[in-house]
Amino acid sequence: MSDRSSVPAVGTSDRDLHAFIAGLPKAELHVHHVGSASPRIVSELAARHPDSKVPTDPEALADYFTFTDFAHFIDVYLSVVDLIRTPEDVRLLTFEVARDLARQQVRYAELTITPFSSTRRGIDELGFMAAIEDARKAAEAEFGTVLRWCFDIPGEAGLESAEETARLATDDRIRPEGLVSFGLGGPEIGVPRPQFKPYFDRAIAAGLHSVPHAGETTGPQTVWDALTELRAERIGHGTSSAQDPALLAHLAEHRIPLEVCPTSNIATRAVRTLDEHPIGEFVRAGVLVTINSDDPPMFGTDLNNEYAVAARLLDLDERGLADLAKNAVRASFLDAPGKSRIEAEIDTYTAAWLAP
Ligand SMILES: O=C(O)c1cccc(C(=O)CC[C@H]2O[C@@H](n3cnc4c(=O)[nH]cnc43)[C@H](O)[C@@H]2O)c1
Ligand SMILES: [Zn+2]
Repeated sequence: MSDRSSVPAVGTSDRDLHAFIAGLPKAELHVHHVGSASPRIVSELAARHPDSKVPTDPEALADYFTFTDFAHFIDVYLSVVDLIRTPEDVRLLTFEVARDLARQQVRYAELTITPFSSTRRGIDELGFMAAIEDARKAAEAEFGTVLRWCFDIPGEAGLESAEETARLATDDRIRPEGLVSFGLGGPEIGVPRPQFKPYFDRAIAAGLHSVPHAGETTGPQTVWDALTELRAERIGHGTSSAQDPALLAHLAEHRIPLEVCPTSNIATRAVRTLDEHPIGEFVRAGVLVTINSDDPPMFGTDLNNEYAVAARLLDLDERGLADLAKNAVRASFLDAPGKSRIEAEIDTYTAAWLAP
């Protein structure tokens, strides 16, 4: 825990709350593999592959990572995907992402990976799986951070990408040990969810959890489709659910968590300003909210900052933040002993912080 001797003893200053968040044990449920590449990793990969349009200078990256809309974000995202060309690139990226998570006291993370984007660019599928698994085990041994995978379909790439992702996720000779869930990402406009039902059915039959993105850039019907057609157990973003009181009631009643990523929604211009973010409406409707970072360096954020944003939008103190962290643990696909261990750690940390 950091030294708090110079801050007021009564009430909670912003600085105090940030220090509390920095040490709070956390779970991250919605964070993309390539979208987590730090400026240092992106520039290292860009220097390795000088034919790319991605800047090698970390400072120029901040401009490059300023998006006009969601489509522009996806263009830039794919230019970074283009930098990952070998299993060694995949291993480096994965291990460094784990290091960044561990620095933020993330004990458990479900990382969304898009294997189709790598295999279609020529990375050998078994080499890819070996690289992520090797990084996962090394990260757990070195940092104590447990990683699990969500394989997502890049929906706009069509049913070919759905078929390939389902194959990689369900073939026992290929699927990695750390895989726990199956997702759907990319643009939503013009990419209806119901067409992916057969692929989700296969993934669910193979024991994977269903966690599609929905309602990030389209209306509440997309969230309903994710629930009814794709049997979603959690919803990625779900932002537009706020437009449909019946949907909010359904999410609350069935305990379907939303993976909320506030800064992402501003960066991709899905929501105009943070003050207009519907997270408060979700909480007031009784929906289980988790806080996540999505593509942190691309959006100039990290998970700690997202908790600070949530504290401001929801007017939370330390206990409220600890509850938010526990929501993520409970909504995760970690086993019961693992959940209990992190929840107990959150309680111990919070009690020690608040002790007189
Ligand atoms: O890999 C390709 O060749 C390809 C071709 C056509 C379309 C796509 C995609 O749409 C890839 C989307 C990519 O974006 C990832 N991502 C990261 N953050 C978000 C988000 O907030 N919402 C939706 N998708 C996101 C997603 O995981 C895919 O990897 C690819
Ligand atoms: Zn996402």
